[in-house]
Amino acid sequence: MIEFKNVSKVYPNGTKGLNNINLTMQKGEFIVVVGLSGAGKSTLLRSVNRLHEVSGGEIIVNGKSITKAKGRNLYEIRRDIGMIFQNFNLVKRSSVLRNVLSGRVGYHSTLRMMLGMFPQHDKELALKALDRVNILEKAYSRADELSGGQQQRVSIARALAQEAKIILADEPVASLDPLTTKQVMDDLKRINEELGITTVVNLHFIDLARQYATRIIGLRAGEVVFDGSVDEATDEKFAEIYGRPIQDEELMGVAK
Ligand SMILES: Nc1ncnc2c1ncn2[C@@H]1O[C@H](COP(=O)(O)OP(=O)(O)OP(=O)(O)O)[C@@H](O)[C@H]1O
Repeated sequence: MIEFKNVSKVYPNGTKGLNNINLTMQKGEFIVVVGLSGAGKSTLLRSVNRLHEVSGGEIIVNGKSITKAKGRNLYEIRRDIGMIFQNFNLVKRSSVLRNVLSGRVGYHSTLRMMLGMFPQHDKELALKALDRVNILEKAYSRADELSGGQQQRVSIARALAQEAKIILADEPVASLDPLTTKQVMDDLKRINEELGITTVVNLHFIDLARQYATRIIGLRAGEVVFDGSVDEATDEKFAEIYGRPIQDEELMGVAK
């Protein structure tokens, strides 16, 4: 469970990223966060694992305040949170397996990791994770030999190998074509359903949000302006979130 309590974020230049956010995200939800560019979606997502420090309020992850956590406590809370980025964040010259194994670094000593000494158990977890996203046969390929969609699946496998309880995905399909987008979103959804991993995804395509979410949160100017089910997220509601009617480029048109 993730709780935002009166969370605000002001950037050093004075820009308000988030303004008094109060939200509770339950275990197992598949939440899609929508809003115009600059609405605060990335700031919201990245504040959960403290990639961004909030300026006010508190974020509680599985009962522990990540806002107040230090040292080992912070490390342990972060270990439960997997991050998926638009640009995949892989070590391109390393093998796929090596990239997935990097999800295990939080469980071992720095020295052991520098020497690349991953226990057999970790390798089994990593291979299982690759199998779950259907790219087991790529385990020994170099990451940069894979297509964009396959690279994103490697990053999902890395979060699985990390045994993350929460996955935060910041525009995970923004660099992908429609077919690959569907495959990656299907992977995220399947993992969410099969493993009960709480999943929060920032998306800017409205139809994708409706197709995959169990709950949609709409942001505008750093504030929550919509929080409801897919059924409630009508075109009119989206127009309210965006402050204007929906435009064609906000629909991806992915086939079901
Ligand atoms: N490092 C930063 N310094 C100053 N202002 C920032 C910084 N990062 C984001 N902002 C501002 O904070 C607000 C929210 O940005 P954020 O990136 O969270 O929006 P977003 O909804 O994710 O947008 P996009 O869809 O374009 O990524 C915007 O006004 C943005 O310009």
